[in-house]
Amino acid sequence: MRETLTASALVKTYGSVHALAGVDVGVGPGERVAIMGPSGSGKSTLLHCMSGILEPDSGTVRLGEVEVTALSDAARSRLRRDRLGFVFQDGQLVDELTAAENVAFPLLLAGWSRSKALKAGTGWLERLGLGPMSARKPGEMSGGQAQRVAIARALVHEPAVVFADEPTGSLDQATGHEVMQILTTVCSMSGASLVVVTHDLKVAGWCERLVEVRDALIHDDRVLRQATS
Ligand SMILES: Nc1ncnc2c1ncn2[C@@H]1O[C@H](COP(=O)(O)OP(=O)(O)OP(=O)(O)O)[C@@H](O)[C@H]1O
Repeated sequence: MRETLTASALVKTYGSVHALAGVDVGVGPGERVAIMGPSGSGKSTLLHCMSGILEPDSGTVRLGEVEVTALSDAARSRLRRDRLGFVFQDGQLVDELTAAENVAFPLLLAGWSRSKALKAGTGWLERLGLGPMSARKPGEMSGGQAQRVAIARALVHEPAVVFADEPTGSLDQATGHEVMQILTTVCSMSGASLVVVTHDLKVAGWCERLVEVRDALIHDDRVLRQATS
């Protein structure tokens, strides 16, 4: 479902370190936004606050009608599970589970029966050209294949927003290109917004907007290209 994500006046400190010093960012329904900036500028903290992983010291995050920052820890966890998807640098798949089981995992957490969840998981793998990988475990796949499995897992429950933290960080350039192509295509197809933290301008180039963070503040927020969907 398409929703607007809005972060307003976010402040987050760690002891005496100001990780976010009053940050406003909006992500439109289905929009793709890249977050860039020097190391230590606050990008991951921003992504974690926007996705409800971290609670800001002050400020608000809203997803559609829901004020995420006003929810209890349990309700925020449920919102992350049901409405958001995550792709991390190293995939973070469960080593003991097959590719199909990894993709089915969010559906099992949401209460789906095992057979229905596995069928949906396998369907997603087939859509991403990974049908033959369904029964393999993460250790038996290449980095690019594992990242495609992670993308399927992030999208399987049709989230409103997908958050990706350095999704191509451990991949070579060609594989990273392929992974970004797949990630942006499946987000467009499902109507999910995408928020990508990256150090790589090529990765940012897959997005419609580039938000630059410096010293815990938004330094620049500009349109890279018109939305394609
Ligand atoms: N758990 C923590 N405890 C203490 N300080 C932290 C913690 N997490 C982040 N910081 C500090 O907050 C600031 C912002 O960190 P953050 O990880 O958000 O930056 P970043 O832009 O994502 O960096 P990088 O590109 O290196 O991943 C940094 O000064 C960092 O050292």
